[in-house]
Amino acid sequence: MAVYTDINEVDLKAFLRQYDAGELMSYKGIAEGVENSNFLLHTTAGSLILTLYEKRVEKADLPFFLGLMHHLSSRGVNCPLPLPRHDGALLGELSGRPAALITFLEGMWLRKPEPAHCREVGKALAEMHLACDGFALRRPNALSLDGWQALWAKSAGRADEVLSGLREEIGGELAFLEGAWPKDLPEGVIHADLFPDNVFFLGDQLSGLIDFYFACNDMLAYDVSICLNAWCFEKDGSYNITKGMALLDGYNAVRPLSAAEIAALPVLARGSALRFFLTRLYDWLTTPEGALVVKKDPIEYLRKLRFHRQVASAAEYGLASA
Ligand SMILES: Nc1ncnc2c1ncn2[C@@H]1O[C@H](COP(=O)(O)OP(=O)(O)O)[C@@H](O)[C@H]1O
Ligand SMILES: N[C@@H](CCOP(=O)(O)O)C(=O)O
Repeated sequence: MAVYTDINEVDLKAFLRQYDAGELMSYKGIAEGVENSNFLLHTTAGSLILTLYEKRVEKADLPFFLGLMHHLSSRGVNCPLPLPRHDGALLGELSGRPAALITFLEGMWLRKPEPAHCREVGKALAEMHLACDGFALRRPNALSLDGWQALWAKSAGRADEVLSGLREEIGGELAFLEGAWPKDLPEGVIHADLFPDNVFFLGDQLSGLIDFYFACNDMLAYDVSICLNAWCFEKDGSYNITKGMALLDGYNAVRPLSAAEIAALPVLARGSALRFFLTRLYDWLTTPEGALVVKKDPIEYLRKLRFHRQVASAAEYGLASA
């Protein structure tokens, strides 16, 4: 359960008085997510999500994330909206953390996505990429090559405790990516964490996207590679080409990938697998025992990384034209 910071009712009621959000009826911590503390509130005005921003979220980046949700919503993307306080601010403070109240999005995330859902996700990702056009703020990706090096430096010394030989393998992978990372692909604002738990469905219909707290400016095709990693592998570690084909078809139907983006997919997928491996490894080694969060397995992403290493071309992901 991702609740790192506790709140008490007295402080919460005082916090709510700064908004036009009704009277508090009940609240509870949400047993999902790993980055921030989230609470579901019921007030006389309806349901709301309260988010307290934790370790990986820089306060200076919050205007980018909250502004992006407003921008996307105004362009027809169904995503939560931060509520303004009486003084107009979107951000407040609770229990010593930056905090925001955001609208509750109906739907639930899929534990077992099928190819048809992957197609919807591909479409929604491309629509989001197009809708981000014109968003005025910029945020460089703190978790790209430089960030990976810094993160790895914090874990490398203990990596072999998790799996023997890891230190050498990841060191080699980073060196490869330093040389092979694409430079001239189309860029824009990317979600950067569009995993199944951040996409809501009502029945088979995609109902909205949440969790924009890794969003940043980077290569659009990198976001596609993140989705291939997050949506198209089975529990046994195998890549499901039917899901990959559906996701890529869905994306291409809205924003066709260029030949250069297609050619770069295997390297981008290696990079995105490494990125999630590294954050998971760091959390694995540093999250204190007994913390109210379910730690995610870094080895799942090592396996994905190894898969991408032997991919010769994007055709192996299900791209008919590659
Ligand atoms: N706007 C929202 N509407 C409905 N549920 C939400 C909303 N935001 C978050 N949640 C719930 O909280 C969980 C964790 O949210 P998330 O933003 O993914 O947290 P984290 O940033 O910690 O990963 C989600 O899986 C969902 O159940
Ligand atoms: N998706 C990341 C972890 C970030 O958590 P989220 O709950 O914000 O999606 C991973 O799986 O490593």
